[in-house]
Amino acid sequence: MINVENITKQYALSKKQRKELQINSTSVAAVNNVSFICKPGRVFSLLGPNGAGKTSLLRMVSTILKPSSGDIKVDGVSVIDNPQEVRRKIGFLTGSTNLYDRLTPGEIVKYFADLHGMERSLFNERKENLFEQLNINEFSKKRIGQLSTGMKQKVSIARSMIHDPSVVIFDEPTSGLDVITANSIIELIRQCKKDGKTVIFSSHIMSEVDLLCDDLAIIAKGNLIYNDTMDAYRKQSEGKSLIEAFINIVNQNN
Ligand SMILES: Nc1ncnc2c1ncn2[C@@H]1O[C@H](COP(=O)(O)OP(=O)(O)OP(=O)(O)O)[C@@H](O)[C@H]1O
Repeated sequence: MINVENITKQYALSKKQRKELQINSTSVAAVNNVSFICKPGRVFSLLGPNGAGKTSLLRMVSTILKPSSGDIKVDGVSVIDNPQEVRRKIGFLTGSTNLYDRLTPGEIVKYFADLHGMERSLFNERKENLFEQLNINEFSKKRIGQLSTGMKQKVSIARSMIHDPSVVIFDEPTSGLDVITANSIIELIRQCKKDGKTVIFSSHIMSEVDLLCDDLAIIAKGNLIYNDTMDAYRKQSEGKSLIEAFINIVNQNN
């Protein structure tokens, strides 16, 4: 379960940034007083135009970024009071993989399992399942530096899921991937849902949202402008495509 409670994020702007953006203000508001709930066993999708604040929000849920105000509880644990405990509960995946080029996929997941203090037998079982599910075995002994973007993305997923987190956060997980690799990630998200995990993901790909998501929130310019179930969203689309409905909601709130 994720409870986002009145979250605001303001980035301080340097002199150089103010000059580049041609503004006098010393900070920019990326997220404004946003609240929503993501439930276990359901997939929650975060949508919004470029620069809406999606990545900032997901980074605050995953404790990489500190909120300016408000709080987020992950399975009841506050990201402000106990970020370390929150980190144990979550798996976070972004488009930029940032893996060490000189290690193999096997070595990388072992390294992260050790950071989480996983027992060897549990680690072996989990690794076997993930590597099979994501088809990593065929390149598990190659160094990361020799792998393609999609292969790296799969390793990155295995790394963020190795400790069996109850909450998984995907920031544009399929961006730039071929349909086969993207599909294996979609299957993994489905499996997470079946396993009763809380899943939140951001995407610009409406067909993916349509396939996966149970609940959705739309943010624009840092504000929450829509939050309901996918069924309610489809109903209110009144025969329009999901993309048209999205554009209408964003334009109405501009
Ligand atoms: N480190 C930073 N310093 C200053 N402003 C930032 C910083 N990071 C993000 N922003 C600003 O905060 C706002 C929200 O950015 P964010 O990356 O969260 O949006 P997004 O919805 O993820 O966008 P996209 O879909 O393009 O990835 C934007 O106006 C962006 O310029």
